[in-house]
Amino acid sequence: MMEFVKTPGWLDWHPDPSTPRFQLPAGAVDAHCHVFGPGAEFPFAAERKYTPCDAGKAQLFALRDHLGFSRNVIVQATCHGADNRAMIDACIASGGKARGVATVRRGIGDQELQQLHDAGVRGVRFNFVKRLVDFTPKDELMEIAGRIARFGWHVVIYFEAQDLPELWDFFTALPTKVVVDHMGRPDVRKPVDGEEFALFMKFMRENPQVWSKVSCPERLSVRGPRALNGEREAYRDVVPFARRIVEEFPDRVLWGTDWPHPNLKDHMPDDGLLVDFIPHIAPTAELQRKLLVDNPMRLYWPEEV
Ligand SMILES: O=C(O)c1cc(C(=O)O)oc(=O)c1
Repeated sequence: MMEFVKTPGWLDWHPDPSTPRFQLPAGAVDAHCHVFGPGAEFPFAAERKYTPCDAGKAQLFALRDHLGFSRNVIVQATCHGADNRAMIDACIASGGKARGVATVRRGIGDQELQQLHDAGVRGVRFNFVKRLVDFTPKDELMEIAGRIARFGWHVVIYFEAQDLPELWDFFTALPTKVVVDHMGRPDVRKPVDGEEFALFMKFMRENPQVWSKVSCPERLSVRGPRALNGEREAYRDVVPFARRIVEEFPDRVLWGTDWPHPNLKDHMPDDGLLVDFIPHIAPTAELQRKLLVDNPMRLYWPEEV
């Protein structure tokens, strides 16, 4: 059996999240979360940049029920490379309550893509965050995008705000819907009306196929306060950014917990308090329903809409 040693300083997921005060709408989807292993059953990939704690499907489903979500979208974590077995196992075990986003390599065949589809996969993830992955040539990614487009899947992209100018042409040439992870990681010390965030808003405005997850305030916040110890107005410096996206593009936003929160360095949020962040960025019942139910259902369970 493989024994894995966690990256030094690794923070494990919160053991005892509070019950959210914000009542999620019926049918809410946690549209960005991960499973890690467990490593003994689903070994972490040799090329990984970090070794996490175990965070398996049983714990994910328990959190889903505790917080009041109905469904999950499980996004392949980079610590598993292109070995999608842990994510697929969780999707299948969910009995239809989870769909997945995979990582695939250029050589994948249509039969394997079909198997992923049958297990619940509806997208692939392209990662451009240098601390998480080695570089994959863009022609390789474009080839994958062309292949998965035939299955009606979309591409999830993870990048940092300063890299958007260089990646813009590639992103806008993708033949599918494109879903941005964590708002393209804005630097929230900069003004919400500043050049950097304006470019992201322009990216969404000019490209109606682009969606954004308004997730990860715990990752983006500089000033906090942290979602801990009953704090229900957490991460105030992230609110103006997320709220602006939700209000301008209410039909193209998704929200997720990002559980089990890989690579956080200074604190591990209470997931119940993270849910209480939602009404600050989506202040009306209509915006909440679009963000948490209508949009993720259209993207991941279109046959039920
Ligand atoms: O910022 C991160 O460290 C991070 C990592 C991963 C992953 O390793 O897949 O996924 C995320 O959504 C965020």
